[in-house]
Amino acid sequence: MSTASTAPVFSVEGLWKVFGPRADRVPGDPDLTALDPAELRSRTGCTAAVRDVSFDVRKGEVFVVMGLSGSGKSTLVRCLTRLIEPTAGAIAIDGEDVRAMDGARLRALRRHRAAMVFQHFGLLPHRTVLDNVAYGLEIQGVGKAERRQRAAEVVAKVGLEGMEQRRPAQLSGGQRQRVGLARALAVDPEVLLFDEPFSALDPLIRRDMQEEVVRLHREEGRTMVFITHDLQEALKLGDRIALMRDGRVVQLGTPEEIVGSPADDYVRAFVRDVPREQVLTVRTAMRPAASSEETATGPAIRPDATVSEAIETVARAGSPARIMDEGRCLGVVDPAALLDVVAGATAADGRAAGTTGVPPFERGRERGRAGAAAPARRREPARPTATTEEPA
Ligand SMILES: Nc1ncnc2c1ncn2[C@@H]1O[C@H](COP(=O)(O)OP(=O)(O)OP(=O)(O)O)[C@@H](O)[C@H]1O
Repeated sequence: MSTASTAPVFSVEGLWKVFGPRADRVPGDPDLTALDPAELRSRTGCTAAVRDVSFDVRKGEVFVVMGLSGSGKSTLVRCLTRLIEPTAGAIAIDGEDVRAMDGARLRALRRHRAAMVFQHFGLLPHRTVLDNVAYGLEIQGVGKAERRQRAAEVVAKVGLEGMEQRRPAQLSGGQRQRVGLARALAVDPEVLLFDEPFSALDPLIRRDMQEEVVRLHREEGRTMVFITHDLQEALKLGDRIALMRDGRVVQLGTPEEIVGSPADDYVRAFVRDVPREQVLTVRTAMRPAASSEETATGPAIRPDATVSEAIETVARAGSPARIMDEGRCLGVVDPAALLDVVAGATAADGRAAGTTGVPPFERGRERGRAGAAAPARRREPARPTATTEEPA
């Protein structure tokens, strides 16, 4: 993989955002940073919305920031383009120091490089769909003919063809959200930042919009940062997920890592109701082939197939399945190991996959995959799994 494709788009190091009086004394004072949020508030009157957060957003990935209400998601993502001014830490976009940017550079960043799609779409009521979409280009000073043409292209791309001349009041919530999305896409930004864009939509429209995002990502490979408090949405959309609690990132990993190897009891409680077999891949349940016969016979499945798909294959064939990667047999899955995953036994006892749920030699590959420009295949839990209430 070339350096260009692996260089992060955003790189965040030791980021803090503290609200309140004399906020800047907090990050550097170990006595204060050791306090829990309630103690910090009562001692100083400050809220640490983002606490010492570090991560990279890789080119071409969908990076999801997930957490309960008040965990710091919006503050974190707004800090990326300094819509909220960070208190401490470093942020770079394509290696350029965001905290050192002057006003003009910042405006260019927000307009051209990292466009935000909001939950409340901020559409202009008296303008048509086409003119709303063209608005971002107008601000950039793009000429009328060109901006109308580009707007028409993205309007078609988000499935609003034929509605160009309507006004926002003549659209459904989902259609309005598509206009918001089209407006952000029209400026062709390097990164799209989504702040809970679909949380006001009803479940079916929300699902349509999620699929729209998946489709756009698959077609364009555009880097996306997506805030949500909905676990199911995070698992569906994210190549990697940063799970936040009280301003900290408590775990950053692929959906498979988060579900298969929760970092602590909080994450474990968060993902408790997820159907593991629909998120974890067969690598979780794989063992080495016991004989050359096992390497050569049995149905073949891809390494990124889910456990649920493997169960179907194994049940139909009545024999263990081989996990094949470019003609090479990586290992074998049998019914017992697959059922262990469903039962939640794998991560707990390490029987089939080591103690972490994803074999160590596969974890590096998983990261590589998430960082690649080609989007990952999506997993979609079939039953509702969102755990949006505070876990016990
Ligand atoms: N301007 C502000 N002044 C003081 N405290 C703030 C401010 N903005 C946010 N906070 C606090 O920072 C914390 C994180 O808020 P933030 O909005 O980032 O959370 P969130 O995870 O995005 O929540 P939600 O899902 O409800 O939008 C909360 O405790 C919030 O009350």
